Amino acid sequence: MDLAFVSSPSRNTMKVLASVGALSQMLLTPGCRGHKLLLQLYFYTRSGLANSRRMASSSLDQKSRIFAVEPNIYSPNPFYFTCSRGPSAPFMTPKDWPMLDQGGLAFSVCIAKGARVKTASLHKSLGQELSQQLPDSEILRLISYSPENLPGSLEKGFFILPPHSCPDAQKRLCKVLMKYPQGIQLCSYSKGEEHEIWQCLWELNGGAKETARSRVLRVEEPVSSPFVDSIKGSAMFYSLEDACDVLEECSSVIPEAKEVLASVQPHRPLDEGRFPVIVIEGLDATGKSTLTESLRSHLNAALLKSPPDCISQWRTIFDSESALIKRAYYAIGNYIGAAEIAKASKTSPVIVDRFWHSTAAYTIATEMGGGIHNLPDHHHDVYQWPEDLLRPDLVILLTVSDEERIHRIRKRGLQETKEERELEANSMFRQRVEEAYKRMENPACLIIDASPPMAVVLQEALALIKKHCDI
Ligand SMILES: Nc1ncnc2c1ncn2[C@@H]1O[C@H](COP(=O)(O)OP(=O)(O)OP(=O)(O)O)[C@@H](O)[C@H]1O
Ligand SMILES: Nc1ccn([C@H]2C[C@H](O)[C@@H](COP(=O)(O)O)O2)c(=O)n1
Repeated sequence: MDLAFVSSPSRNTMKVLASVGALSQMLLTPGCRGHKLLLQLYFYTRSGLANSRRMASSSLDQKSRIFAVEPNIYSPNPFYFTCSRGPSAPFMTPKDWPMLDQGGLAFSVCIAKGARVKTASLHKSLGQELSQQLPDSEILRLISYSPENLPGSLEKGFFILPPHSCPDAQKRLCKVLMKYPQGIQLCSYSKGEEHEIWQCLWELNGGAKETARSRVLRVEEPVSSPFVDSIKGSAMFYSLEDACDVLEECSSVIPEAKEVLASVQPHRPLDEGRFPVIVIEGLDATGKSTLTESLRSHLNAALLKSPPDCISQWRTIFDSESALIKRAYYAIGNYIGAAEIAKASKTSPVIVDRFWHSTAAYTIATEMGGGIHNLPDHHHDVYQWPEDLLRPDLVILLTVSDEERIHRIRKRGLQETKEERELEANSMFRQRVEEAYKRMENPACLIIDASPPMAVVLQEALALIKKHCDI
């Protein structure tokens, strides 16, 4: 399927063009009104169509891309679409696309693939700016890709749904995007008279100019989710080298990255030591610190955490970076922690507060939207332990009800992190994190219901340790 453009516009086409084009004219010529605007629109539409033909053989002369939008209030599953004029193609109607059912416009913003760290940082800052400039709009994650070359062609971006009460959304959006002259593709989506959906491509060179348009087609959900491919290429690291590459790439702009890299041990311990290594995992305020401290004193064990103390001073810096850099920091933290664990396990059992499973579960839950049915299937690669990372003997996952966990967060009274606030506000995110933990393999998590009093939770943990570890 090739991207196609309208060559001889029907009356309806002209109307759609006019309604969308009007916005651009208003942008380009502030103060323009009435007949003058109509005349301008007419000439503009003609030249826009000529441009469309030119565009068809230039920047858009590529195999048709598929757009995927993360699950949202209108759609519990990601939805997929493309653009074409194939004669038998099933065009999308606002019924298929409920966000346009009431009219109005939607927008996609795609960031062209470039250097990994730069592109991820651009994605992050653009996302933040869009949220600031369009506070009432729904800003969803979008990826676009060519089905023939999914990982290689994958580009990230946003799908923006302004409220009907925000007629200047496009103007505000363009104002943000004009600051990024290259590598950003803006498309708008509107309903046509026959209930078809039109995609209009905009050029943002000094002003907003519509350059091409095509009908939107429905695409079936692919067997392998591009969102999962996107995780593997952008925020999950299954080897130390992979994560170090990212911090090396960003070390010229984030000097702390050099400090983190300097803490990495050249020799990677995998199964050194004699005493068992027990990891305690769970959502915030499920009682990990409380239990790890009790286990430490009961087992006369060493207590370690990931990220380890030697790099935790830079944690807030990396937390504020793109997902790529943030998760590279946590991934490396696990490897630096592993060296400490291996050393400590030569002399005593080791209890670890969070390890690889946290890194993986939070990343998967953050990158995949919607309900737990959108998570990668059980036994998927993403749930496997990295081969070059020290493997614990036992991983215990603490679970408590949402109400109890939130009660504990409030009772604890410490300052809540952004993520804790999100976890508190977003029950679906909490469920995705917990379910991702439960799907981890080799080693899998053994679950303890941590709702009962602390002494009961401790006894259960000790019983599991006795059963599974040589203590
Ligand atoms: N079994 C329990 N019953 C009741 N309260 C508990 C229990 N375990 C821990 N708490 C209380 O819940 C709060 C959170 O516990 P804790 O700090 O151990 O959780 P955490 O999982 O380490 O949190 P975070 O990951 O955010 O650091 C604390 O105030 C703690 O005293
Ligand atoms: N090994 C680790 C430890 C922590 N994280 C991330 C996961 C969450 O984003 C956050 C939770 O940590 P807390 O606030 O409870 O200290 O840190 C990780 O990715 N890997």
